[in-house]
Amino acid sequence: MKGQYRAAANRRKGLPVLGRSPHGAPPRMLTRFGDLFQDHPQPMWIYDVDTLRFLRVNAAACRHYGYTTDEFLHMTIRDIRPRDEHARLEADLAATAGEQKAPQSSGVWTHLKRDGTPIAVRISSHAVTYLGHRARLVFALDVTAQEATERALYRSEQLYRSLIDTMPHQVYWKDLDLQYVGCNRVFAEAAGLDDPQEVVGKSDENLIWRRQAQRMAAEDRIVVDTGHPLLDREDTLTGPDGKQRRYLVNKLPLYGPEGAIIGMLGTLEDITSRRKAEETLRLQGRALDASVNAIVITRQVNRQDVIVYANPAFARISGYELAEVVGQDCRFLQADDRDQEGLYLLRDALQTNREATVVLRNYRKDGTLFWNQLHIAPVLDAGGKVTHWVGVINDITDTMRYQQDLEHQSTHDALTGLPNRNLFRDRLDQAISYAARYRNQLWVVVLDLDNFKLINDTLGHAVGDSLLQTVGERLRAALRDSDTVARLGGDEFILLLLDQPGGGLSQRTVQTILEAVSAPMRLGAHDLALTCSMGVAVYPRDGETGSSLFKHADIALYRAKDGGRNQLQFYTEEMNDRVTERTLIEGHLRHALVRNEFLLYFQPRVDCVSGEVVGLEALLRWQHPELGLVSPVRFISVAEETGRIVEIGEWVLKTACLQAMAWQQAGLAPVPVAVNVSARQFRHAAFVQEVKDALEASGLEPRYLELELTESVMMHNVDVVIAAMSQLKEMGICLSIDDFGTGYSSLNYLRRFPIDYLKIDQSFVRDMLDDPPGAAIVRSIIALGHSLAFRIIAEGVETPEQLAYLKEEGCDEIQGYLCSRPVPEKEAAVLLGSER
Ligand SMILES: Nc1nc2c(ncn2[C@@H]2O[C@H](COP(=O)(O)O[C@H]3[C@@H](O)[C@H](n4cnc5c(=O)[nH]c(N)nc54)O[C@@H]3COP(=O)(O)O)[C@@H](O)[C@H]2O)c(=O)[nH]1
Repeated sequence: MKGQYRAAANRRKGLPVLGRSPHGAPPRMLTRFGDLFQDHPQPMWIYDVDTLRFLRVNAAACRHYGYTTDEFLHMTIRDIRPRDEHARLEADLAATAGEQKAPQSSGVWTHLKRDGTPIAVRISSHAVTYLGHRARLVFALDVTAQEATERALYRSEQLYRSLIDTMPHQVYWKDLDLQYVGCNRVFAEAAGLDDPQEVVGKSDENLIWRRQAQRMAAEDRIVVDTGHPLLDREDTLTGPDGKQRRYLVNKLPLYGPEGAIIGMLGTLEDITSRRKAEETLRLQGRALDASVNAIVITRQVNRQDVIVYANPAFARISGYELAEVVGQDCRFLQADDRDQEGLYLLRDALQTNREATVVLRNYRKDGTLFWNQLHIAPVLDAGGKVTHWVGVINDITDTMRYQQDLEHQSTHDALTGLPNRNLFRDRLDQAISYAARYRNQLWVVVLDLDNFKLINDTLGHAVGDSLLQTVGERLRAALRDSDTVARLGGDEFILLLLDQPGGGLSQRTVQTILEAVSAPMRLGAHDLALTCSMGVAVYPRDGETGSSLFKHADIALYRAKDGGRNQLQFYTEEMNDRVTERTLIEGHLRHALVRNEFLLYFQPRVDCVSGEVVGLEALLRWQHPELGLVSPVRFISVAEETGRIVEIGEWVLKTACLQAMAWQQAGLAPVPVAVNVSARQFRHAAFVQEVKDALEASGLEPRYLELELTESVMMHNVDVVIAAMSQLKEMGICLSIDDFGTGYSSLNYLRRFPIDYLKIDQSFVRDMLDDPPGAAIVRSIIALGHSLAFRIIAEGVETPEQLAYLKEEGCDEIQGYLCSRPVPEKEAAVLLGSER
């Protein structure tokens, strides 16, 4: 009854009652249950809730776990669990203890088989009373395989999710209604969503690019309707920041297991940065292409900097095409010209990874030189290591040429190409340093062409220039390379001669120089023969500095010229005295006029036939309180050089006119007075006016004034000279050419000038009786002068023999000591008085 009651109670509680009947024999129902239990394919057991010992196990449990029934019955339910599950078991037991609950599942547990193999088991149990024990009937469903599948599935899903999420591009997929089914994290972020799940069920109209939704949907529709993918299309869409961004869009149809299209998969790759970078690269590439400078990029390969890129300007500048130079070391640009300072600097910069700018001599493909102002800069990788070098080639050939031209111009004479004064001084200073160290001598020779000015004035500047060029070339060819020939200006050259063989300036060297100058030369239609004067100063005897050698050679040159030209003069101490005197004269001359120190002497001119005085030449004298009566020979040239001759000449003109007038007023024979006019004075713009003023001031009739001009007066600005002469002639003044024969005027040329007299220079008269060629010259001048209707006056006639010869040759007048020396005004008056 008690058992029936308990069974009934258990049934009411929903708990099965297991075990024997109170009488010990299993009821029929229990036997049936026992069979069911024993034969059930699923492992089952009953354990004692208090002791946790197995009270009964079925065959499936024994099979599955590998234990025998007997072994089970000696074990507790702890023994089939790994240690790390024990705590969970205790907790679960504590939670279910005391309660006779309905059947319940307690989840999946890890059990161990007899051989230690773990299995996943889903446990469900009922509280039962078994053979008087508080017990639980346990159903153990092995879910190991299912768990593994689920785990694998889970892992695969996770993997797929993380794959999609780690993709840098936006990925999304839609159903056939074009509603989003899913997306990756990048897409969610772009759409402004916190979680990819939020996209599910949305359409483009619900997302931030809603304005472009229609267009996008239209595209999507085509893909799902036609099944044609849309690949690699670029589009501009609104980005997560609301700004327009550039995307590479791909849309593909999604197929279900049955092969039907179930939606579409889209990817959006944000290519904004890439396109910008490409644009930047394109611009930079264009800049490289358009650059006027050549740009070369090199990379180090086997310790050589080989070219990996060169822009079009490189081909233009160097003549090499890109294909010819790629893979080559830039070194080929220097050809064999390796000893360059720029290359050393370049090497240093390359070794120390520095930027540098150097100037190199490079050679084009055709071998011509170009100057390369090269700037190099290293290119570093992310780790700061130099991977490449960029070289910017600036062709500065024109600039260098210009600089060289400027340098050449500043150191060379433009006409002859010879070194100029500056360069000569440099070389002289260097030569002096060298000579001082090795106790050598050196020679400075200043060379001046005789009568060059006349040639220049008569034959024109073009001929004069050619002459100077020819002389320059000849001098350069005549001397050794170690010597220097320079042009100082005008017709003045200067030579620096080093280490003369034999220790002195040899006759041979002098001869070579003289021949270089005097060898006949044909310039255009003109055959010319030149001579030159030379002044020499020797280091260290005549000076230890460039300046002193210069100065002393110059002094020697003046002496050579004074001595009758075509000479070479070595500098001597005495010459310096002359310079000192010149300086002295120049100083005193400044005050001579205001101190009234000038006076005029007069020398008569006598008619060869009648012997009468037919004129007087006014000759300037300077009565200096300390120097005494100074000859014009000492001061006229100084006055001409300093320009003081203009005011002095004006004084002579006025004084001579006043004197002539005074003599006439005194009743003396009225004869013309001749006044010497220097070239500088005649060229003075106011000269004709000064003559008028002198005549007016004195009241002298113009026919009593004669002007003596030297040949050089007439050789400069011929037309201006003729005009001035014509004015003077119109006034009634007589004109004569003084010192005729010493200059370079041809008789043919003289025809153009309104001249009355030719005065044969006294040097011809002096020598004519001893020198047949001199006599021939005098004869020719007289004959030709007459043929041009000039009257001929012979100067410096000192002897009756000279007079006789001149008379015989038909000379018209003479002047000279034979008749009278130049005399002061009072004595001249006596001469005129005797004429009366
Ligand atoms: N521009 C000016 N030049 C002038 C002026 N006064 C003179 N001069 C020039 O100075 C040079 C020297 O002149 P000077 O010392 O007066 O010599 C003159 C005569 O004294 C000299 N002479 C005359 N006869 C003889 C002679 O028989 N033998 C000889 N040995 N000398 C003689 O000749 C000079 C005259 O030369 P020129 O003028 O060529 O007729 C001289 O060149 C003067 O021209 C002046 O005011 N202005």
